[in-house]
Amino acid sequence: MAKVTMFTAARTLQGEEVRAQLTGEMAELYHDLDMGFQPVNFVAPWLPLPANRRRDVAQKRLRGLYLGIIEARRARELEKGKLGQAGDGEDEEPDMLWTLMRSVYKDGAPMEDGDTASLMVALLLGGQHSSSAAGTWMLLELTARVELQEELFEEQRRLGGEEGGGFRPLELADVDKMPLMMGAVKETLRVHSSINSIMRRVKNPIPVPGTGYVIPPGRTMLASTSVMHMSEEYYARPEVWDPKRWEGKVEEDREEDMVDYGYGTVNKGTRSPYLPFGAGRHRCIGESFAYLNLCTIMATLVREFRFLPTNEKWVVPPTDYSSMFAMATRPAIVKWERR
Ligand code: HEM
Repeated sequence: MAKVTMFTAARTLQGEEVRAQLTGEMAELYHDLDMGFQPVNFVAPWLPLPANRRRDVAQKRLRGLYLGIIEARRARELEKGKLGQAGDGEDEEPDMLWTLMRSVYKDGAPMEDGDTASLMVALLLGGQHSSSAAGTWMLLELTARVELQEELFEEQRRLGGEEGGGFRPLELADVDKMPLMMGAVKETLRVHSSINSIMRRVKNPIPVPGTGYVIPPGRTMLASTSVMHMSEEYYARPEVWDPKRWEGKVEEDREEDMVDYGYGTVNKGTRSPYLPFGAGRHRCIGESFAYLNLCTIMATLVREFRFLPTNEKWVVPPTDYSSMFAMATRPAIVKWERR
């Protein structure tokens, strides 16, 4: 799953050139980066722990990959006599890397290649780890419910089934036409929020209502979205993974909740008890892409395969909380057969 989500995010968000250079080994390097998100690292990220050493090696390798691509692009532009010209790279497929390569800092100085490469690593990490964890959890929950896989398969047949048994390729608009699949993605993000702790540094004193306490500036506050996701106040039988609880539920955007932080109008999301993508100023920028990516990947898998427990004692594995991303404990193994 890590490979699938990384390759799709790389191709769609970062372009063909980046995708061509990513191998399965790179997915393992991203896993090493994930494992560097230990809670202790928010206090002392420099600790000489084995996980931190692996994290730093992975960061260097991935950064090197992007630096290599930047260098190759510069060489191509030099050959065309366009390096540093206003239109450099404009005859190539536009992507995030070209955009960053042409960006300038606030003082007008060109962005440094090392910073560009590090940002590209971070962006792919942002798009990859949480989707990979969510896809894995969904596959595991579906393995425990083979009959639901058949319902999802039927939904796909109604949506794009062709005579003779095949399917037409998925299109962008199809995502809105697979409510059960969307419910399964939403439910997975509720029960298995990959980012379940959100932290903020206090900038101004915060009085705690109804008490004499004031939280002073400089402290770090942590909110766990999973507490709300597992609350009976908001969800009936919250511990049960049930995609059908989302049937017919549409969350309307209220005007007073809409805000523009400088990249288009978004819902602050602070009123909702459903917060897998966070809320407020730092709410996830990749939410729509994540739904699109996960629905497409899972629809493709359901169309082609059936997932089965490996033996009678098989259960959905417990959560591995050793990093800040709540992933399934490895090895999480399922059996598959082609339809
Ligand atoms: C299932 C998939 C995903 C989940 C569950 C998820 C979750 C989150 C959460 C909870 C936050 C807020 C963190 C905070 O408030 O401190 C966040 C922020 C962010 N996410 Fe995602 N995300 C997902 C996919 C993506 C994708 C696909 C991208 C890239 C296209 C992305 C890019 C980002 C970025 C750049 C931020 C930081 C925003 C900021 O600090 O202003 N995420 N994500």
